[in-house]
Amino acid sequence: LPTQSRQAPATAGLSHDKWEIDPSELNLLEELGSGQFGVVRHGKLRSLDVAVKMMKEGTMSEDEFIEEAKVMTQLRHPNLVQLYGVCSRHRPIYIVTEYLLNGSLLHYLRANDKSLLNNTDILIDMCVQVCNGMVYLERQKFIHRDLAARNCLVGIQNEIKVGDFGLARYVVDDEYTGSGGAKFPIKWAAPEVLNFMRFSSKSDVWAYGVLMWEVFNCGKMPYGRMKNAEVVDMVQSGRLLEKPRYCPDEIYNVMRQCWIHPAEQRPSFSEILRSLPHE
Ligand SMILES: CNC(=O)Nc1cc(-c2cccc(-n3cnc4cc(C(C)(C)C)ccc4c3=O)c2C)cn(C)c1=O
Repeated sequence: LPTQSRQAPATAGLSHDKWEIDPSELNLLEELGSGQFGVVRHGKLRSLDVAVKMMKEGTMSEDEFIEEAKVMTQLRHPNLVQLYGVCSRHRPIYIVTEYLLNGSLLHYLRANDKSLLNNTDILIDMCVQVCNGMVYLERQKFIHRDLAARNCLVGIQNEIKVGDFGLARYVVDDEYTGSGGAKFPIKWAAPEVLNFMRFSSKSDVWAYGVLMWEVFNCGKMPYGRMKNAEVVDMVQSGRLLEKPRYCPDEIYNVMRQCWIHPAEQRPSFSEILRSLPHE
């Protein structure tokens, strides 16, 4: 048998609660930006590049999250941003994840729109990678709740990973959690989410259709500058986002499948993957 690679697994040596990370082993580097929970910094966990979310007090239901972190560290897929663990023995708590070099997919699409616009192969490949990650989450019966290009990350060689899956459940901010709130992602929300807050893998499929539209429009805002109330009317009345200029018909047909009103009639992520051209 070939000798096992000497390289210990990335998360080897984490303390006895394997999801608990010893902060003395973390070196914090530059700030990457800030998200719903506050500042996120680049860091090193021994020699491993990591991103560290420093949870601003009062932004998260921390105890519930720490309980769930044990489940989330078990989720492992090449198209998911890996959760390495948490530092929960001090405040603010830290969430330590895999680090991706090229930041959010939304930023990447906008920064590279010239070279991406009519390169449908690259755009299709990005959608396939996100779909692969979502097929895995669907199989694990894990609902993302805020799938969008802004919540995906880009690594080296255009590798795309889905991030922050499931974290929406722990946000303490009525503006984000209530469907009437200014931060609620109305433009990615399925009708049953707008009307009843009914989240499912099929509501993730609706959001995935909007993400595909974002990719083929290189990061344009869906529904332009329409107000949330106008978007709700448009969605409820069955009007859809129109086909992006450089989008092949068969790809737009996949988007339209994602936007079928009855959730159970939408395809699953594994059906979507089969309908996308992939190796
Ligand atoms: C240059 N490379 C990089 O910048 N790489 C990276 C940047 C970020 C990063 C930086 C700042 C803010 C956020 N961010 C953004 N949106 C969020 C949304 C939510 C929900 C709950 C609303 C979904 C929760 C947390 C966040 C959040 O932490 C991220 C992901 C994370 N990772 C892993 C990187 O590799």
